[in-house]
Amino acid sequence: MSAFVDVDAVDAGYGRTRVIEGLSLQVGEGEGVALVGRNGMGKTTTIRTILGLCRATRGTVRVAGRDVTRAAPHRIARLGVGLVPEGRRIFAELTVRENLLATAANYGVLAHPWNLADVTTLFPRLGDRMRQLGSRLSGGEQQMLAIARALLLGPRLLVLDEATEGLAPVVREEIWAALRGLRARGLAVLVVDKYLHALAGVAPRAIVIEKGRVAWTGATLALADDPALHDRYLGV
Ligand SMILES: Nc1ncnc2c1ncn2[C@@H]1O[C@H](COP(=O)(O)OP(=O)(O)OP(=O)(O)O)[C@@H](O)[C@H]1O
Repeated sequence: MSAFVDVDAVDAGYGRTRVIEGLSLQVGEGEGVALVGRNGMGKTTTIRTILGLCRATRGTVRVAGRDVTRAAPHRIARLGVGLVPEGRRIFAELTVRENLLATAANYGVLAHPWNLADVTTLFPRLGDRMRQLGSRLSGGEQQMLAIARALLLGPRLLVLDEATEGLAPVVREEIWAALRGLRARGLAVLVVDKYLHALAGVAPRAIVIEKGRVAWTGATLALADDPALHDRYLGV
């Protein structure tokens, strides 16, 4: 499997604070990878560095075979990386439909780009709420909208920071089912979340980040099912 994302020995942080240090990871074409670790260990910073929202001060970031270490975020997005950010960042004053159309493109140059009908098939609730304002949506609907918006950019890799944070169990399951469907269609997924069993269905390989470094990588299910491993890397 060739790497769609290749992070090689990267340092990055905020101002003089180095948050990730000598971090290396890969996400293959079509692969599902879970990024896990305790709070504040550097998961969001890792994602921000891949997307060019945080600058690597050392090492190299490659996306789709290109060196993007110093590339602007919009250039990286155009290589086919779609972000579903923490907090969702829905435009509150726009309708669902406007939210979806405001940013639509086909950056990943997919043979069959996503359209409005496709995303409403994936999330029928969005289809029912096309004329509602973003501010009127529930948390789960906002997350569906954020995923749909990212899909309309035609990504080859979907990156989700806190995929199901704060959502009711039934809504979480809808999100996981949709993500499993996306994987089955060949989309690569890099996902941060804490529900390991659900994650395993979308992201069979897990990468544990500890103090800005990769502390462990292996099967997500192994991490979920082995109490010692779980306590070592994720226990509080
Ligand atoms: N904008 C910022 N400026 C300065 N420090 C920051 C900033 N954002 C995050 N940090 C610090 O960087 C460290 C790693 O944060 P990061 O958000 O990457 O961790 P995380 O693993 O995603 O954690 P969480 O699960 O809590 O979101 C933390 O110590 C945090 O306080």
